[in-house]
Amino acid sequence: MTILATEGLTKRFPRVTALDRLTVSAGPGVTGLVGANGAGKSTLIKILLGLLPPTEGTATVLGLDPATRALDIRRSVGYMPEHDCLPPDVSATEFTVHMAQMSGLPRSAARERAADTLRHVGLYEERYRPIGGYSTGMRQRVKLAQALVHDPKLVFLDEPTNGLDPQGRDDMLALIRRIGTEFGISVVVTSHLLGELERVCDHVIVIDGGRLLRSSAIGEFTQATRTITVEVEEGRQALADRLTALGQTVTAHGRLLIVETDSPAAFDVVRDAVVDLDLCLVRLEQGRHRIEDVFREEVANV
Ligand SMILES: Nc1ncnc2c1ncn2[C@@H]1O[C@H](COP(=O)(O)OP(=O)(O)OP(=O)(O)O)[C@@H](O)[C@H]1O
Repeated sequence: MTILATEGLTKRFPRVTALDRLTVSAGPGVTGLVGANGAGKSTLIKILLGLLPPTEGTATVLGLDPATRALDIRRSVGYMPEHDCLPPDVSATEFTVHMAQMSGLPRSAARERAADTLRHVGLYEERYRPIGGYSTGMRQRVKLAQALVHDPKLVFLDEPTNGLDPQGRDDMLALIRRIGTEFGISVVVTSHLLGELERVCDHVIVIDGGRLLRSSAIGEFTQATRTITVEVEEGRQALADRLTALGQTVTAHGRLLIVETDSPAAFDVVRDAVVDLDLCLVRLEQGRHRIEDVFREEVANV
């Protein structure tokens, strides 16, 4: 099943081409839309919601054309915009109930759905206070709640971790993962931080300067490499020397040692060396490509 698809999608503003013949598709689950600031992520979402007309090309969302079926799309799709757009004088409850009613729910159902949704996103007693006094994390949660309150099939989350501290970021990422898994709602989430999407996405679309760089399942980005990553508490140099003496090719990467190998037997060699040197092992794992590395290589090749 295809959740969204574009074909030759182009958006030209007077001074800049925000999307340049973008052809891409995504299925159900959590899809990351990644690109530097100005890559065209928000423009793509706005076109998919029918808020902006494309200059050329076509798009479908849940099988519907945003150019002609924008209202039907918005009935089944939630949108968490990037920028702050919340009224300061009303409470999260009042705002979310209002948004639920705007989507067509009767008042009593809207109240019930709003209460459930605010609880799901982690807003409790504070939901009765005016939004103007909320922290950035709480505001992001309200924006998320209003995107979910009408029980959509798909949500677009534009930079949901923006402005959050590390804990807030982790909480938001965990919530996004739950939306995709427990709630069964497909998610398209944008970020300029590749590393954070690695943790929550099933599929990643990378765009740069409005063009498609890559669209792949997350597993293809993070394939196993022919390396083993080792971390010890102390004695990193001694371990590197020992492994080198044993014929391994070892490089240091901050606190980590990267051992190049094709053979699973190298795990045993590392383990035995750690035991011989009486070191405390923190980590011993198969090296994997990081999504950042793939992105860096592909941008360099453009
Ligand atoms: N309404 C507009 N008028 C003119 N140019 C625009 C408009 N909206 C976006 N742009 C330009 O289009 C390009 C893509 O912008 P867009 O907001 O889609 O990028 P983005 O990937 O979402 O980045 P960011 O995270 O910084 O918003 C940028 O160069 C931006 O300046």
